[in-house]
Amino acid sequence: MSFLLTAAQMRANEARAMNSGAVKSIDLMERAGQGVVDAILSRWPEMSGTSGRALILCGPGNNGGDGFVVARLLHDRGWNVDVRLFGEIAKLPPDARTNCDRWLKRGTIISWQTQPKGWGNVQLIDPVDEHQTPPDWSPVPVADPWQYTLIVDALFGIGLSRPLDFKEGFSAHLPECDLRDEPARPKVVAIDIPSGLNSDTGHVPEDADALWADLTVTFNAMKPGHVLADGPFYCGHTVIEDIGLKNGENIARLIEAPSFFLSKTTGHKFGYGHALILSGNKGKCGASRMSARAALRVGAGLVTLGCPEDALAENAAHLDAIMLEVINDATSLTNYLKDDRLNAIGLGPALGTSDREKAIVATVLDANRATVLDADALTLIARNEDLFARLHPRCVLTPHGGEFARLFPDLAEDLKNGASKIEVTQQAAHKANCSILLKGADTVIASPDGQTSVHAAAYDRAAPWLATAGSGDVLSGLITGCLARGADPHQAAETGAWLHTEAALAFGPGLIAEDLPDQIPQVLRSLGA
Ligand SMILES: NC(=O)C1=CN([C@@H]2O[C@H](COP(=O)(O)OP(=O)(O)OC[C@H]3O[C@@H](n4cnc5c(N)ncnc54)[C@H](OP(=O)(O)O)[C@@H]3O)[C@@H](O)[C@H]2O)[C@@H](O)CC1
Ligand SMILES: Nc1ncnc2c1ncn2[C@@H]1O[C@H](COP(=O)(O)OP(=O)(O)O)[C@@H](O)[C@H]1O
Ligand SMILES: [K+]
Repeated sequence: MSFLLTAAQMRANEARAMNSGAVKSIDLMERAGQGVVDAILSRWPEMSGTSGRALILCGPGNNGGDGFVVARLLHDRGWNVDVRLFGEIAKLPPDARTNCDRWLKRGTIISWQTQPKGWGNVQLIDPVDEHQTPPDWSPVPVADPWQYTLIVDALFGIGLSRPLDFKEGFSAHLPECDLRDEPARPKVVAIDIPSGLNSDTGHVPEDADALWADLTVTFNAMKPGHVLADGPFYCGHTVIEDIGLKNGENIARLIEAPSFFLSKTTGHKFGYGHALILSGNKGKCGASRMSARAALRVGAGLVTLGCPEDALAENAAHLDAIMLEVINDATSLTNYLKDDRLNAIGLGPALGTSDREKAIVATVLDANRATVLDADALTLIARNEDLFARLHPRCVLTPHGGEFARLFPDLAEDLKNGASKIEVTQQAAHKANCSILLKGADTVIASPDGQTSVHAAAYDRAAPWLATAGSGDVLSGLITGCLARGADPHQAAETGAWLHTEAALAFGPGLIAEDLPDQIPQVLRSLGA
């Protein structure tokens, strides 16, 4: 199992190792630099056969120190290496200074500004429009990045303490980002995290600079910034190099497999639970049918779709294995829920937001069953404090960003202003007293007991075809199905999120929401379920 560590947690790990005398910090820096070189050569084996030309951009802290190690190791392999330092040698922290001195025995350092200020033939960089009057600062003269085989970003790592200022011209040292797919350009490698990207949030402020990379090499564990928000875009591909630090506290676990056992072994269908999915009115039942199908596919023993009488014929025309029950209002729902074998309820997709549905949501919450609330159910909860107050720890809320903003406007504002998606989801779970799954390519799940997980549909799990109408309805059904089977709310949300992406990856391009439930058998087979 993998965990995500904040910058503070990573520093605590380092401090613990130092205090125990297990390792010296200079050795950690050597391992970090060696790890970066190993990762580069493993990603591009052709670079190990021959030496090339490298530009190492070093910053004023220990990230820069790692950069000096990489410069030395590449030089020792016969590479032609240029090193540029943003900062002053005299102010480097001790280990970075030691490695700077070691480098200076082999080569020189080009300071950040080597030429008189002025425009000259300096390359203009975003967001400066070349047709505009030049601003009153002088851009940094840069060498043509295209002359290098490799560019290493060792400017700022987990010590980034403020947004990167465009006027320092950091990104002018890299080829333009929109030429990222051009095969002949230099490869760009970020040490620990691309400079400018916040390692705790994955956020780059709109008016700030950030470097991008083909490969990001981090140490011991991924940081939230590698998987949240803009992180995967800037990181390119992220690998972890073990530098021998023991992990202590973490902020979240990374979902890499289902946390709930999905095989069926022995037993009766009721042993796998009975899920009730509530449908909206005639003509608006497709969403709940997809949800119900997902619940059945993930292995709930029985699934019933509860719908108003006027929607019965439409639903009956589409359903076979899924049972139908007329549920016109809160009273009929109360009667139906007398059957306590109904152990999981899913509602919200195209449910409606009138008084009828409001009463239905209240009845569901008062029934105290394992419950997934999505879409219209979330809108109703956001509008009605009395519904919000009824939420309990057996509920899972599955908002997308807009629904989250309606439910938790203050937290959504914090998120917009750069707060960590992990922290705002944790706060939401605490406020609502139930599990929250905040959707996105970076899905965060937090529960009131403090459990927190991230599912990243990123890197080799990027699943952009999930951005299709109704895919969230299927997710709510997958979670409801897992709840019916006996998963706890956090496990069900984790497992649903993982299966959802896995089904999308198994189907591939052209995916529409209807395809997702029918992809689940293949995913279950691949798990040996
Ligand atoms: N276990 C570990 O932790 C290990 C860590 N290791 C490595 O150390 C890295 C962390 O090193 P670090 O703590 O020295 O911070 P780092 O990222 O170099 O930046 C700090 C410097 O940048 C400056 N600065 C910040 N923002 C700025 C801005 N916007 N614009 C301009 N300047 C800015 C800041 O200035 P200040 O805020 O003090 O004014 C300070 O001078 C880590 O990422 C990894 O690579 C490995 O060697 C082995 C194990
Ligand atoms: N680019 C993407 N990459 C990965 N997952 C995505 C992406 N876009 C959307 N999703 C996922 O698809 C689902 C969409 O849900 P939602 O917005 O509620 O859609 P709908 O209401 O149409 O069902 C969420 O689970 C979300 O995490
Ligand atoms: K960096």
